[in-house]
Amino acid sequence: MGSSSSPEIPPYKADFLKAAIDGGVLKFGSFELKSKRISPYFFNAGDFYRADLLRAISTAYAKTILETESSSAPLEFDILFGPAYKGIVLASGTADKLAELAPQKYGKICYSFDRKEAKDHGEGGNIVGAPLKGKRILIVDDVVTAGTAKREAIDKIRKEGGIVVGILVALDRMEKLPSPDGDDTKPMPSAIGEIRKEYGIPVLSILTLDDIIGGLKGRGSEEDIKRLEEYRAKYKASD
Ligand SMILES: O=P(O)(O)OC[C@H]1O[C@H](OP(=O)(O)OP(=O)(O)O)[C@H](O)[C@@H]1O
Ligand SMILES: O=C(O)c1cc(=O)[nH]c(=O)[nH]1
Repeated sequence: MGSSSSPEIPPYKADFLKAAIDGGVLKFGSFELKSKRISPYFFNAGDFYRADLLRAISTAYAKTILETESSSAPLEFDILFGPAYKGIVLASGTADKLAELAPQKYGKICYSFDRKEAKDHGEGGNIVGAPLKGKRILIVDDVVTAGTAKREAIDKIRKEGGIVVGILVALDRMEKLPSPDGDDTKPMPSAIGEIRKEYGIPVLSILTLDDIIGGLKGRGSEEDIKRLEEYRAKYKASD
């Protein structure tokens, strides 16, 4: 891929896409998903373990948030919340990057995260970081697959008195939920769309599958692009 801009996606998204591909976080081939579908691409946020890659993803989350400021629906929040485990480093990295990019507004932005198992000694509880009570919370995580982890995070935050105002993920695969009868030819909504409807909150992403395909055009392998387009045609959500 070229160093930055793409005609289809803004430069910060193209930079993030390039970092994800070069760093081996976004891979092309044949991968089995949680849903058992065989996908021609896979995004593993657990592979953002190098400082330059962490910086790339934190910058992209931060810029996605900052971009909403000039939109009709700016994100306004007090705390970035990262669901354990992978969300922890993503939310804390994003807080650090926001403070660097927009110090006046975000110089003292807070973050917090949950423990997977409640701690029964010391300070106890299952939330670490900024107290959530009465605060507006933006959840930062890697991907939505079924939406289960996001629903659990929303429940935990609400139990602590926090107000979830949105979810930000790195990738929206734009794919439909599996049909209950297993017939994948039927139109079905996406997990992201269902969360938007159920909780009435925005769910934003740095990249979508459309962005990946657009960003690869003229740069990636023709064969990969064709397989991604076929996968999109087969599994695209109805919403
Ligand atoms: O259920 P969904 O909302 O669609 O999300 C799927 C989540 O599952 C995975 O995390 P997991 O809960 O397994 O925790 P981990 O970060 O410890 O891997 C993955 O990283 C997603 O965040
Ligand atoms: O659906 C999944 O299981 C899945 C897809 C993907 O791209 N990345 C991920 O971590 N999980």
